[in-house]
Amino acid sequence: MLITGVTGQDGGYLAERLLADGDEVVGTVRATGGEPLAAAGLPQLQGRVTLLAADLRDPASVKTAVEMAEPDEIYHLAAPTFVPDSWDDPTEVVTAVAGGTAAVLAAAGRLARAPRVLVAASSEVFGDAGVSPQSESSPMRPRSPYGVAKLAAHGLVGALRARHDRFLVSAITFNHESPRRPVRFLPRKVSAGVAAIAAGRAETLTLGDLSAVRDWSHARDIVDGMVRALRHDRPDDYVLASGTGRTVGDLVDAAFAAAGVTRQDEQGADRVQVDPRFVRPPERWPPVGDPSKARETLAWRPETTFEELVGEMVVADLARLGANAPRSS
Ligand SMILES: C[C@H]1O[C@H](OP(=O)(O)OP(=O)(O)OC[C@H]2O[C@@H](n3cnc4c(=O)[nH]c(N)nc43)[C@H](O)[C@@H]2O)[C@@H](O)[C@@H](O)C1=O
Repeated sequence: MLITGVTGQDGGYLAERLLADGDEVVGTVRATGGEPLAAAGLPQLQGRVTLLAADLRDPASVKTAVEMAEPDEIYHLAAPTFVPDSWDDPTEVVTAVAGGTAAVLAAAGRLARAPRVLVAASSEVFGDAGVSPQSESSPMRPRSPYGVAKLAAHGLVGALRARHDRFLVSAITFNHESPRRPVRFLPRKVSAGVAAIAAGRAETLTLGDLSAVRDWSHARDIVDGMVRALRHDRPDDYVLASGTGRTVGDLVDAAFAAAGVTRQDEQGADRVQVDPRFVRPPERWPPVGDPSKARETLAWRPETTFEELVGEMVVADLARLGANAPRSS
């Protein structure tokens, strides 16, 4: 099995899952020098995953990696993933996401035995969908360069599948998190920030729009949906989401509850502050997924609740700070 982006959040969980199933795992990283798995906080995968270098912006390197791995399955997860960055450098994100997906699909199609390929799309493809929750058949009108690039990747899967009758799957994944998520993304920023407050290392947490809505799942559950989709008897596209929308404020409150501290300080002031620098334009159609198809066709459902996810993240961040979790969590 080949995982592009094996050192990312999803790549790590997927590698662990496939290894536990007894599969051989090859993973791509941008450069194989140093210890990429240890540097990514995945020392447990060292020596168990074969690493190959591939740069999404260099189709020849992608082709070489695919040829060397000769996999039965490819999970194409590698991508730049922080949405605001895509406004600063649209060329980079379109080249890496759309061009990189085209390179993976083309290289896979040239192998003597064409592997099954899953491409990670994103709820960002929906944008101004005009409907919420969104399913596989909802209109896709992305509002960010990242969403446009992911829509191209999603479209490539559908076009090549129809034309060449190949086993290609697009996983339209909604937000998914874990203690391994980098701190730039909201849930980890919140869990790390609230843990720092609970440990007495910080007084406040500064965020953007507290009313923004997202559909959050655990990354482990999302990669389970990917495996089910790629091992099903027919190739198709699937929304992978919890189906429940929650606000940023809900997530913040869940994190404070998990840390066993109140959101108000002793003077009654809110420990959460808003900085316009982190506020994005509001969404008319909140990105909330309708996972009915994955539920019915793949018998997939997230195992981890929202409260369990936030609790796991807060406990992990408290441990990183050498602080204890409250007894109830
Ligand atoms: C499905 C999709 O999911 C992710 O993209 P994202 O939704 O942009 O993720 P995020 O965690 O950066 O923002 C979540 C929400 O939280 C709001 N928010 C408020 N205050 C802060 C704040 O202070 N920081 C951040 N980062 N967000 C904030 C922010 O405005 C947004 O409404 C990626 O995996 C992406 O690759 C992907 O495909």
